[in-house]
Amino acid sequence: MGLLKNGEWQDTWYDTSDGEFKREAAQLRNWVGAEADEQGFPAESGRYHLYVSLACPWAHRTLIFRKLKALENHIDVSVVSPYMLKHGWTFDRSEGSTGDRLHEADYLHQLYTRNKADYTGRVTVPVLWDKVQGRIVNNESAEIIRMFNSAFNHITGNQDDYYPEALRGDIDAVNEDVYEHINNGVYRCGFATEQSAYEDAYLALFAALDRVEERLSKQRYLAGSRITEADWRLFTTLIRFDAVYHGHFKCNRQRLEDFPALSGYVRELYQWPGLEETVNFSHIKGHYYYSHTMINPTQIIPAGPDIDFTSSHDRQQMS
Ligand SMILES: N[C@@H](CCC(=O)N[C@@H](CS)C(=O)NCC(=O)O)C(=O)O
Repeated sequence: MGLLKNGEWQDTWYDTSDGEFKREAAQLRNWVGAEADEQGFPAESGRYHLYVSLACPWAHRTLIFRKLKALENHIDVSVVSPYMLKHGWTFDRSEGSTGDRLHEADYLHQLYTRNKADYTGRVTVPVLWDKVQGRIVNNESAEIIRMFNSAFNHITGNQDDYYPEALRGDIDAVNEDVYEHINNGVYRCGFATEQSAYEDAYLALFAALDRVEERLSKQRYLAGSRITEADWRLFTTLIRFDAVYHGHFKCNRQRLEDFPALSGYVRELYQWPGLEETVNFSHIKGHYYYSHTMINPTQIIPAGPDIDFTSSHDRQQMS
């Protein structure tokens, strides 16, 4: 685990000197198909390459949108190794990993310096790479999924809209709560180095889970009767919850399986056509338990839990 300083790789853990984990904002924020960027990053089949980790909940969002929006034949993917140690994300061809299918790089940080030789910052997945210009388009998952939602529609013919105009106010409000207290909230629990920082994050996390549980006990999806990006953004944290966050990150007031609405909801989304192919528990558990040696110095990867996400749920009855 580390970061780049003026293009040099440094093996250092997050700075949690005040006890709290603070996520660095993604720096590379260009937009495929935006009017001002039409010259720079036009939507074209085969032009862009997506770098992901199957373990990472942020990268998982982009893989889900690639699937939902029928982009698999238009945007290729490289999958990093699940184990993120002194070189950060690396490439190999072990089970489920692909190696760097574009550049044959050994380390993800080499792509960041290929993009900008003196880059300073964290080296994160996902990354959307432009093969024509040989540079990174964007490394912020929230923006990559918005591009995937609409920028390639004329190429794929897929018009499904997960950020519909009429629901944007509601989606944005839910996203903010879910991002702050759940998606990032589990990390704020797990990476805290002071008891009080952990407890604050833990209380905020479970208060937010109670809010989404309540909402989903009355309506089928977060923004009503229609599935939207807000649901997929929540899903990638929920699917990891009992396997990783409950134990490894100490998010243990209760399991996700103990929430009546959320446990059905996570199953409905898992059973969405094609979705299961984007979920890899061996990378998910392997990554967290083996990489975070200051939380789990033995690097033992737990065998359980044994949860059947293909079992039936009763969400069909909801409006
Ligand atoms: N804001 C980014 C966050 C991505 C992120 O933090 N990814 C993690 C993996 S789950 C990562 O690559 N961490 C490496 C690091 O922080 O050094 C996004 O949503 O795309």
